[in-house]
Amino acid sequence: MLFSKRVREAANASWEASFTHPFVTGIADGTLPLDSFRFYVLNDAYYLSCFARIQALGAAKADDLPTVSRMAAHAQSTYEAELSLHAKFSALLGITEEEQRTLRPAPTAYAYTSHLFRAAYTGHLGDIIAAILPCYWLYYEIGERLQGAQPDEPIYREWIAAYGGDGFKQLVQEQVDRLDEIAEKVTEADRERMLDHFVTSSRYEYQFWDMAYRKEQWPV
Ligand SMILES: Cc1ncc(C[n+]2csc(CCO)c2C)c(N)n1
Repeated sequence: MLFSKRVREAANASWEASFTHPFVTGIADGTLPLDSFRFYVLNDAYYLSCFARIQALGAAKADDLPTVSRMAAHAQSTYEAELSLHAKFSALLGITEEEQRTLRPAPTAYAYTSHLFRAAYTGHLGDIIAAILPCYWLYYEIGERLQGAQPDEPIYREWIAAYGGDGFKQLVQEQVDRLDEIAEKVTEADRERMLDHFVTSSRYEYQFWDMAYRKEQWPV
């Protein structure tokens, strides 16, 4: 069985829980309160600024120059595609640069990015791809499921449009293929650790929706 299929199956419960989370279904039917979405945008901008650094660490840990270049291009595309989407949302939601700059990330945003940094700093490129792949792949599957949904809220329509396109599909497939190539070459112990990273990131993806939906705060 392809390694990508194995990890996808191992994480399936978290993925199914994401598909039916009220944050996700609320984007599709327009019932998600805008203040939850605003909370998501603020914490997601923090997440993405970490994510681009982790992709760049992947570039630094790659074995060959073409992969260095591709991972660096992925970091660049996070900056361009994701953050420009956020710039649009921030303007529509009245999020100021000052508010974004002084944001203290919510516990789940902090924990998820810390998990990614841990995988990236302690592991090799395979660990990094395994840890970051749910971010790409889950959003792609959600984008596909939400195609055709017509929420009244234009911001939610924009969000749906961003993740369903063919350009995004190619980026996801490239990372899936990279995961499978690396998994063929490494040891079973490496594969077990990579699987664990994928499952943990999938769990955090679910928690991220829940964090935003509930506007999670530090208890003290
Ligand atoms: C919590 C969270 N998880 C995944 C994404 C989506 N995402 C982040 S980076 C990237 C790949 C390059 O664009 C994708 C698809 C998000 N925005 N927030």
